[in-house]
Amino acid sequence: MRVDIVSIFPEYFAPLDLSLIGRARANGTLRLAVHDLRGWTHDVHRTVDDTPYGGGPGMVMRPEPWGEALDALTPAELPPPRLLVPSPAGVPFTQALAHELAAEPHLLFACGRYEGIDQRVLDHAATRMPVTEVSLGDYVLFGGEVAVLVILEAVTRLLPGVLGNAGSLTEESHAHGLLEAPMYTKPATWRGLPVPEVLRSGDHGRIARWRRDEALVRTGRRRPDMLAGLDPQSLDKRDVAA
Ligand SMILES: CC(C)N1CCN(Cc2ccc(Cn3ccc4ccc(-c5n[nH]c(N)c5C#N)cc43)cc2)CC1
Repeated sequence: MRVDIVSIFPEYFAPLDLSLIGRARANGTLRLAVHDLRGWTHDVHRTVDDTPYGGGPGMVMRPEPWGEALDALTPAELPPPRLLVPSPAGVPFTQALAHELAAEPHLLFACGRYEGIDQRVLDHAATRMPVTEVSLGDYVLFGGEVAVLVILEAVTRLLPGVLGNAGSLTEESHAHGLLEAPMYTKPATWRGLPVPEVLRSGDHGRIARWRRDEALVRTGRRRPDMLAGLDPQSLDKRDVAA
């Protein structure tokens, strides 16, 4: 997968040299490039923002640098990328969308700042590539960089070979519609607190049932909305009794 990121704070993406994303870049699974939007400005102050038409607080990112940046990163001889634009007004970023994006050969992220990017940038881009405005949630950040880090981590871990133990992917909560059960490791007792006996029983049937029950209880308490969306077919009669 090829990923291009455009931002006025390219240094925000230094963490992408670390850990599993860093390894994915080193082995070629992920080909990532970060670009400074100011590289497409032509004035001495390298201006990227201006006052909003119609008034209102803050500043808006000018269309010209963005237009030149997106042109430079979408050469006509290559298939167009999918453009992702983090925004408070975006569609929710979900595990389902992460899976969708993990199947894309080329992602292009536009990181806005100030009050956002001139709408014409997105409208013009949509004439030549798929554009998705995406939001991490109902809170307001300073810009899109943090969202890109989150999205990239969620997508990269779905790429083949990135997660050593593929089981981690199939077992994780949002894959089965429930929150994951509590996890434990050694020692068997820590500060007087024991690991639940069932997890040390070696009885894999009991363990699976215990984890399922714990996941249902935890989901019901913390995310009843997820239970509402659960496919009834995925519940067996014992779940209903639980
Ligand atoms: C009603 C009320 C909820 N409204 C809210 C937004 N207000 C305007 C306004 C204010 C600040 C920013 C800062 N900013 C610039 C680019 C940018 C990209 C992503 C995000 C972002 N914030 N939260 C997320 N989940 C995001 C994502 N993904 C924020 C960004 C952008 C936009 C207007 C009021």
